[in-house]
Amino acid sequence: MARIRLDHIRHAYTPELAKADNYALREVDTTFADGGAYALLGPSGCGKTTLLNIISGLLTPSNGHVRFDDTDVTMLTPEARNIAQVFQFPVIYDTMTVRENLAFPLKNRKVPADEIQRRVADMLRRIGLEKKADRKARGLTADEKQKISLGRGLVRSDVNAILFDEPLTVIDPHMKWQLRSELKQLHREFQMTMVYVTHDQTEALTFADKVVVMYAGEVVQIGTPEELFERPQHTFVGYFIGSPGMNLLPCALEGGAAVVSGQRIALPASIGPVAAGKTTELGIRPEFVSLVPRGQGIPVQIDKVEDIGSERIVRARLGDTRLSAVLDEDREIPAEADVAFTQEQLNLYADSWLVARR
Ligand SMILES: Nc1ncnc2c1ncn2[C@@H]1O[C@H](COP(=O)(O)OP(=O)(O)OP(=O)(O)O)[C@@H](O)[C@H]1O
Repeated sequence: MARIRLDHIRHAYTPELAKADNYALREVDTTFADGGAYALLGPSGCGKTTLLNIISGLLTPSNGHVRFDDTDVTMLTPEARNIAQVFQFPVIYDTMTVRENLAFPLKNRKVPADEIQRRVADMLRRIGLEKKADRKARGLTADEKQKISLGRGLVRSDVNAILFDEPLTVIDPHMKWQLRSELKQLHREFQMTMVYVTHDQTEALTFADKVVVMYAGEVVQIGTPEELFERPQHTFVGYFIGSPGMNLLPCALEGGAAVVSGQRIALPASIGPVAAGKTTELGIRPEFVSLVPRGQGIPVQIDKVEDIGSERIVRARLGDTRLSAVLDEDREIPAEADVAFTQEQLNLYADSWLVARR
C-alpha cells in the first residue's frame, strides 16, 4: 500500500472554466497516510468524485501533482497506478460465476492457484455469497452484484490503494451496516490505504479513521469523528456533522464576551484575538446547550419540542436568532426557560473559520 500525496491540486473541467476561475477543485494540498482509511465527505457538487478520479488517474488535474510514496503518478493511467476501484454501480462479468469474478483480478496478476482459492473462499465468506459461489453473476440481484464488485476490489493485497465511490448506494439498508463493518474489519486486518467517497455522514463516521470534509472545491477539515464533532474548523463542518448541526449565532465581540441579540455570553479566556472587520459567529453544539430556570441564564423563547426517541430537541429563539438544544427525554422542559452553555464547548468563528485557542 502507499502514502498518497496530493500536492497543490487544482482542477477546472475546461480552459474556459479555468479562465473564469470556476474550479471544481480550488486547492487541495494534503497527504493520506499509508494504511489509513479516509472518507471524503461533503454535499453534492463539492468535488469528491473529481478528487477521487484525480487519485485514480481517470482525470489529470489542471495543476499540481499526485504522488504514491515517492513516485509521481500524475500522468499515469489508472492501470499503471495499480489501484483497485469500486464504483456506485456493479462492474462485473455477467457470464462468469461469482467465484470466477473474484478470482479474475488475481489470475490477471498471476497469483498461484492455491492462494487464489484461499483468498476467494475468504472473500466469499466476507461478502456473504458462499452459497452462490458457483452461480452465474447474471441472475443475481443488484445488491449481490455490488457485493461481488466490492469483493473484486478487496481481493488483491498488492494494490497501492482501494478507492470507493459511494459503493453502498444500491445495497439494501440492513446490509449496508454489515458490509461497512466488514470493510472496517478488512482494514484492521490488512491496513490497506482506503479512500471512500460518500455524502452520508453516518457512513463516513463509521468507516473512516479520518474524515476529509469537503466544501465548495476545498478540503475544510481532516479529522477523527471526535475532532469534527468537538472542534469544527469551519462553520460548514459544524453545520454538516451532527444532527441537528451546530448552532451558529451571529455575534459581536465586546471585552471577552460574544454579544448575541443584545445578550452577553462570556467566552473562554483561551480564545485568541480576532482582527477587526471579520464577520463573527458563536458556535455551540445543541448537546452543550441546557435549559435552566428563568433568571439563571439567557432568556429564550421556546418554539417547539421534538421527540426523537431517547432525546428531545428543543427549538428556541434568542431574540431573532434560532437555536436548538438536545436534552435527555426524561428532563423536564419548563414553559419559560433560559439557556446556559457549556463554556469550554463554545467555539468562535471569524469569516467562517475557527478562531484558534491560545
Ligand atoms: N465532466 C464535467 N464537466 C464539467 N463540470 C463538471 C464535470 N463533472 C463535474 N463537474 C462539476 O464539478 C463540480 C464537482 O463535481 P463532483 O462530481 O466532483 O462533486 P461531488 O462532490 O462528487 O458530487 P456528487 O456527490 O453529486 O457526485 C460540480 O460543480 C460539477 O458540476
